[in-house]
Amino acid sequence: MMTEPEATLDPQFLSPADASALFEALLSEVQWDERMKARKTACFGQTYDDSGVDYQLVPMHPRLAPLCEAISVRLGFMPTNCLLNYYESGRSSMGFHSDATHNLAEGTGVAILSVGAERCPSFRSKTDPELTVEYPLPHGSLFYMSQGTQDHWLHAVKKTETDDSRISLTFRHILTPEELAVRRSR
Ligand SMILES: O=C(O)CCC(=O)C(=O)O
Ligand SMILES: [Fe+2]
Repeated sequence: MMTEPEATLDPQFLSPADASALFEALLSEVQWDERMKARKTACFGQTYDDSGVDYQLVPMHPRLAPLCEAISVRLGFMPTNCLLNYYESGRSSMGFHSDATHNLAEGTGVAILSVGAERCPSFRSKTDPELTVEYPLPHGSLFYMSQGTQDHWLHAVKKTETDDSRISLTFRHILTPEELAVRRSR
């Protein structure tokens, strides 16, 4: 049993000034998808659809490509996808879930860059629901969770009392449809 998530945190991956510039740029330049009630989203790079039909590729946003480079240097994998979550205030949230892993390159996990208000994702053990761990994610921090963490833990971003907004940028190495077809045929 995992007694805590297999995760690392760099509290200052970006300087406060760079983190603020990124936050402002994303707010104004990204076209946010508002179909979800709990938060706004946007997706760049290799995308996928679980039905296996509607694969599409959206070019990386120019602000995100250099971040992918920096993450590949830091974490040893090159993200092919970035899913952004925009939490307008503490009333925006994400319920408990684990991230899909079937579409990730072997040995790679999920990296989360946080800008704006500090929020505290909660992890809850799948085998012992009493066991919870929280990670405060400050402005400019980079959090990384291994692929195996998804097997043992759920995570959520609970509501909290703040009017300040946060954007999380979640980076993954998602395989291409062709690579996934090869994996399925093995
Ligand atoms: O916003 C966060 O820190 C968590 C995002 C997340 O769990 C996800 O996009 O799957
Ligand atoms: Fe997640």
